Amino acid sequence: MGSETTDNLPIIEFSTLDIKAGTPEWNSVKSQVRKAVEEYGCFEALFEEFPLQPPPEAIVNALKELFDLPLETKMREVSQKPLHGYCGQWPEVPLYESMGFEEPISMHMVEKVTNILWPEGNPSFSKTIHSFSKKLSELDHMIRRMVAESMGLEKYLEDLNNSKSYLLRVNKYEGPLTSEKMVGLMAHTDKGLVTVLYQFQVDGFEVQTQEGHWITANPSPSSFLVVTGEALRTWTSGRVHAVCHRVMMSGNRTRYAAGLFAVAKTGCVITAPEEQAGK
Ligand SMILES: O=C(O)CCC(=O)C(=O)O
Ligand SMILES: [Fe+2]
Repeated sequence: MGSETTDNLPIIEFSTLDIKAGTPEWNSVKSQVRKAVEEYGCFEALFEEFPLQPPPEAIVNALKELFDLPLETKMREVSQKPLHGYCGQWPEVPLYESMGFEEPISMHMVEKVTNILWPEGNPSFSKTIHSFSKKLSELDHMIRRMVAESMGLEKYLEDLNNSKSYLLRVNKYEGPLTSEKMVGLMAHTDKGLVTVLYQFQVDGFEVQTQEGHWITANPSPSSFLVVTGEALRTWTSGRVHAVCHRVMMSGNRTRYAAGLFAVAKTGCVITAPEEQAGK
């Protein structure tokens, strides 16, 4: 395990979530994205016109409302599928709790979970989760397209888009009440294509460089963290780095974060299209 350094994550400036493909801005951002995903497998996407609507305060309030529910209520949403539904109360990571929402771009799918947690309904919660997920998916879409174009794989992009589904995970980490760092979430790589993450103010997300050093991300409130996963490494024949990352916590502040995971649809296996095509 490597030591700490003063290395920083690449920061890529985006004007909006609506950069038009083929414009000079698109091409400039695209080449920075390519470099960042090859070298780090992670970067901070900083927005001039911050696209979060509802605003972060409204989202974090919705997350507090969710995690403040009694444990037995949250446990109604435990899933057989790994990392779906409610996760928490794990002895190895006692600070961690999370809730997953499958296909959160569909209001109907979000409402299914909301109605289990609040049988009397909670339309404003569903609306917040749904519109937040839609924003995150716009960035995911743009990143995947930029990666495909910059690696000459655009003719395979539609197939890839048809093979993916989304999972939103919202996470809560208690402050450990120590000045020493404690593991919030153990080191891992994401198994999917791309993860777009937003952290609500409290730092703790760390990524490991290819040299083995750990870097702490401290994104601005107008930034998302973009993480590339193993399925994208496979799809690009190893050109994209699947970065090892973890959450480390200290102090007494509770950390909230939310990530949209673009993963392989059930029954779909993501392989390298170029290799299949016999290149
Ligand atoms: O909560 C975070 O900041 C990161 C979570 C994460 O890496 C994951 O759920 O895969
Ligand atoms: Fe992760």
